[in-house]
Amino acid sequence: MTTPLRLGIAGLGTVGAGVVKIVQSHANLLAQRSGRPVVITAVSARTRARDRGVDLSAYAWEDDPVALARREDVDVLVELMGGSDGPAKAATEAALAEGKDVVTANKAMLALHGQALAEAAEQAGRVIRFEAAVAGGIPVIKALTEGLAGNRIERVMGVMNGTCNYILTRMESEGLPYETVFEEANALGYLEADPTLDVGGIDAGHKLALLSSIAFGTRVDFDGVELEGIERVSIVDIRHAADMGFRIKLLGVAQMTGRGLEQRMSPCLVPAHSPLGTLEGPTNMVVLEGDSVGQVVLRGAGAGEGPTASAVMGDVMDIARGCRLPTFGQPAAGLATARSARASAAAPYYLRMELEDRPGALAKVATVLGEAGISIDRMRQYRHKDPTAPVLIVTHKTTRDALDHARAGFAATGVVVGEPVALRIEQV
Ligand SMILES: NC(=O)c1ccc[n+]([C@@H]2O[C@H](COP(=O)([O-])OP(=O)(O)OC[C@H]3O[C@@H](n4cnc5c(N)ncnc54)[C@H](O)[C@@H]3O)[C@@H](O)[C@H]2O)c1
Ligand SMILES: N[C@@H](CCO)C(=O)O
Ligand code: NA
Repeated sequence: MTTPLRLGIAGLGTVGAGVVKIVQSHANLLAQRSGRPVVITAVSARTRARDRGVDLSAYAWEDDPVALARREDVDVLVELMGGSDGPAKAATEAALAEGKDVVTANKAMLALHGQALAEAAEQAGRVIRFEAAVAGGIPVIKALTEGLAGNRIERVMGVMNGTCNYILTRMESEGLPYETVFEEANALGYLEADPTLDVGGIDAGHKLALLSSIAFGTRVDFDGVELEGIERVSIVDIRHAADMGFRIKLLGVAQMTGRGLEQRMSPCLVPAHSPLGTLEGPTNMVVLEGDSVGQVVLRGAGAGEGPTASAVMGDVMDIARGCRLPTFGQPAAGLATARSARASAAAPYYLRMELEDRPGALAKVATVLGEAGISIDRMRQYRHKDPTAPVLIVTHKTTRDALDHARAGFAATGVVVGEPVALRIEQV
């Protein structure tokens, strides 16, 4: 009989329990495909006496995940506790130091400590795999590191936080304000323990930073991600955007330009009938663009027990089969330090403003745009009862500098009431 691959699972929550279920229910299939049995030898979690819907009686128990990582009968630490530091990082470091491979779903840990951990893995001759950390069950890390390895990657885009996409699409379908849908998502258990990780765009920003590293051969640079969450997206803009043929998504975009690595995660408009525009509920979508392949669109479940455990097991199977890829797709020492740049590519913008309803008001706005070099593509003013008139403008492509110039100009017109909303329109 060939040597089994022995897993130690640290963390038995949603994902950990899902992994145990797959190992138990698909034992034959895993052994056939990898040519060796894949078994669990030991587990660890905060509370031992909890019914997780799985039988753990055959496995050794460790209260301390670091002790689990060091066990002689563990070949691979499967880290599913979460948290950027603390026990997750300590157990990962211990496993590598003891010559064990690591599979993790922990985007926060890798976004902040990915380079150091990748270097530690290489020094130890071990691997760290993290398919579950980015867009859950969608095999996007595999697509980038393996399938597209022969391409220069030109752009990576994606909706990678299911909770935010659920909130935005439900606001639109039910016509509900942000606060109401946020409470609904909370009641459904969708939100992370710290909800700002989701709605503040941080979780999605972590994922984008990890993809950028692989795509552009740079050290993970989460600090370089320009972040804006969905807290300020209003039902008014969702409705008006829909009226103009767009939908609002929390969209990540990363590209390498002559100025440096541009990474941003922010609410953007996308055409309603584009692949990203049709994405409903908690589903994720990642768009990869390579110089030879063109555009590749991946869509699927970005979270949940089954999909996330599926991604973890894909990594485990790589290790069982002897496939040993470097953490970020190339030797860690060769990853360049990213020179981060403010996203500068020109794009059309959606502008919404309230105008004083008097002669010449619209002309003043048009003049400001003209003086900033911004050309109007479409414009709409709605029938209104209030003393101010709601005006929507879709511009032709323009730069952020020109837009900043125009914003300052609007304030000086004396006819624009309050701060106009400006959202980038991403062409997909
Ligand atoms: N739930 C998802 O859909 C999903 C999707 C993608 C990635 N992830 C990532 O997977 C990881 C796990 O997520 P989850 O949803 O399963 O979390 P969870 O809260 O359901 O489970 C966490 C588990 O880790 C254990 N744990 C936490 N701290 C511990 C400690 N100090 N010592 C021992 N055990 C400890 C807990 O007891 C629990 O069993 C996180 O990194 C998360 O970001 C989750
Ligand atoms: N909170 C994340 C979980 C998966 O990483 C989401 O909503 O997508
Ligand atoms: Na994935």
